[in-house]
Amino acid sequence: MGCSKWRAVFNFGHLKAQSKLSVFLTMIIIFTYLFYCLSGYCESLPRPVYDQQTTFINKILGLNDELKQQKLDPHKNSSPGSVVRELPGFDSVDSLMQGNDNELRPDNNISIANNFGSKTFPQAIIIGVKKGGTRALLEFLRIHPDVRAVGAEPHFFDRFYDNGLEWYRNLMPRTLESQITMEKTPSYFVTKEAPRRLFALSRHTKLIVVVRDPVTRAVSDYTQTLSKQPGLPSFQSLTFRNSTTGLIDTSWSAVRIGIYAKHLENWLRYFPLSKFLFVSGERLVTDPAGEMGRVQDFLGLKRLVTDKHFYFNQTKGFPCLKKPEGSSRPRCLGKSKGRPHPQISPEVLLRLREFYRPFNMKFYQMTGHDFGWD
Ligand SMILES: Nc1ncnc2c1ncn2[C@@H]1O[C@H](COP(=O)(O)OS(=O)(=O)O)[C@@H](OP(=O)(O)O)[C@H]1O
Repeated sequence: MGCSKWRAVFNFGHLKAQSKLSVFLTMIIIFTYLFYCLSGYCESLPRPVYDQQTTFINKILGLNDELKQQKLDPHKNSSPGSVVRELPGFDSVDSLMQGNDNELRPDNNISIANNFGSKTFPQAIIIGVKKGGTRALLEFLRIHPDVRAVGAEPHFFDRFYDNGLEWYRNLMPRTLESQITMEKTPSYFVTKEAPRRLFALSRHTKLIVVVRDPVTRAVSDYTQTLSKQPGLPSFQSLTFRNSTTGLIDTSWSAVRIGIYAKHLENWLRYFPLSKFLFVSGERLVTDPAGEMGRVQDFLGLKRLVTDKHFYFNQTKGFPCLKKPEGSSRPRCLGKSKGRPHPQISPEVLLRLREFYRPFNMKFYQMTGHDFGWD
């Protein structure tokens, strides 16, 4: 009975041989596809590209530091890779932030579906410095159609090196031949092993360092820590090892990170100066288009990010992005960027400025660029 039913379904006797063949082939294709999907491979098939660049979708500014900490802290059995898996769209971490209307956040109703291209190791990395303006630079770069970048900080060359190169490559977005892959992890600049590890992977990687007056950078760093630990001792007490002698505590990371010449020396043992671009964190705020021009030249990109992309937001006190393509509103960085700094005694700041002066001079000499911090 069952057999005769099937015979009826597959009874092609009335069809010509040619038609039979095409029906047969069609069925083979359908069965193969069904088998493929049931085996779980459908997800890896190329999907339509709703937004070829996906840069707009990926715009995440000011990743919530606490959330980042929580997601990326290896001691909590997490990793950047797990962020990718846990959240719909790697870059949408910021969508969990509380924020004002102008915060840059992804449009969650559009899915990221760029499965074309391949995942490659970054050709350019923003290696530092913490609180220099690295997030702003990355997000401004992501407007460029030939740039694709990881939203969160991978921390591969400092925290997750043991996860292996394939783990790192897998974090990268897919890129087409014409596009470059980028990531930013500001702690690489001050990580002793980072240059050696990166050099072992590729000596051709372009390195971008966003630098900012080390004194304001230290205050910014302190402000960030204070926002997470309200009971933190004062800036003054952390700055000095001995307040009577005025000896600066260089073991405090907020101070140590600002000794740029020392960290750069470590990098120059592996990479020539020509591989570096030093971006002024100050100019990134006062003249974002100008600084972006230099960055695009360095990366060999057409100068497509220009002054028409920026406007100065008076409330935020920083440049923000005018309506990016496909978006209905302007976008500023999140609340964790551009926090008001606490008042620090002018004497403390002066002492710190004196401390940094020789290191700054050395840094200007090494880079051939006077950043005007003194
Ligand atoms: N356009 C724009 N909008 C907001 N903020 C801007 C912008 N450009 C540069 N900056 C400065 O970036 C500082 C934060 O630096 P980072 O992004 O490198 O910080 S982090 O290391 O990733 O935490 C941040 O430091 P604070 O002002 O101390 O919060 C800003 O001064």
